[in-house]
Amino acid sequence: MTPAALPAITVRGLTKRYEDFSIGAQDISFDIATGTCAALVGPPGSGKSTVAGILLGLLPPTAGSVTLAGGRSSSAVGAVLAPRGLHPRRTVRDHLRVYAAAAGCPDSRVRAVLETTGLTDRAGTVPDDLTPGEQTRAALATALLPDPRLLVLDDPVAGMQLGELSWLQGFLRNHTRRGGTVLFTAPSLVTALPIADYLVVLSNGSVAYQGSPARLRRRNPDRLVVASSSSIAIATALAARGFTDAVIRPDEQLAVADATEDDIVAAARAADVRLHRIVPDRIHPDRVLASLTRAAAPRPVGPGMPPPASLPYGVAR
Ligand SMILES: Nc1ncnc2c1ncn2[C@@H]1O[C@H](COP(=O)(O)OP(=O)(O)OP(=O)(O)O)[C@@H](O)[C@H]1O
Repeated sequence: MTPAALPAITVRGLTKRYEDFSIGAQDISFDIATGTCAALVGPPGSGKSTVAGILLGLLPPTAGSVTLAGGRSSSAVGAVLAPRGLHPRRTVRDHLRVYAAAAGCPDSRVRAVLETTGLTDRAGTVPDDLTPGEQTRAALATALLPDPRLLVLDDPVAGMQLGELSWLQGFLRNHTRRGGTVLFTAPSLVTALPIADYLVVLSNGSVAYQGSPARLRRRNPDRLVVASSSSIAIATALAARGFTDAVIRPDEQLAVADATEDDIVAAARAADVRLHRIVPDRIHPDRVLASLTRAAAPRPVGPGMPPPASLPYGVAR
């Protein structure tokens, strides 16, 4: 494999047990291809910060390995952590100058990253007078000083206004277009989906899903919910027409993916079934995340207790 074809991040069998026996990560494996904007998504306590901390070399893993194709130097990896680590009494510009000097970057980089992050007008401001979104941008500006190719960002969306979000999206897209790679954490799919082109969903320290947002969407499609005199008869008639993704819900209504309303009406007519109503059921991303994470196995709580053998939702490739 050529260096460019190597994954920017390779994680294998990563496990982290804290001293109090909490499990931060449980046999996590994934690859993030170079040029990808990947999201590590999961509810609070699912292990995002643990994985990010190990990735950055801030935490030792109990088992497993992390390989960063470009190494871990600050010129190779730029990190934005929570809290953002801004000096309370320094202006943004002075903060950046201190870090630029430490990293051996010329003063021109300070001006460049202020401009990139849209903070030129706020350069004379101290952190307390910045909005949370501006604080994140200031932390990102710090990480960008040595122009690293890999960015690891802990919840960059938190506290950002709508305009800042579209800026962030554009910035990250541009970074990956230039051959850079991004791994960011997010507590919800709603915030991750507009930005990420690869997802690793964590649940209780294990991978509940990994793959493209499109494949996750295909696995959780919007449906039309059909109330009729016979769900089974319509399902059979739809299947005969090639629409096989229909499920009978607990309330006996039929939930159909792919088929249009016209297809359902035609199937009902052919099956001689009376239709009562057809209502769209759009799947909200938070519902998808809840379904991926709600059945997570309980954690071991004491010394010597074995970790759970497997979770109900395996890694889907
Ligand atoms: N220093 C620590 N000592 C003991 N347990 C910890 C420590 N850090 C994290 N944990 C535990 O590890 C698990 C994963 O936590 P982690 O902070 O990695 O999750 P997270 O998804 O980043 O959560 P959040 O979104 O709230 O930051 C949790 O059960 C947490 O209580």
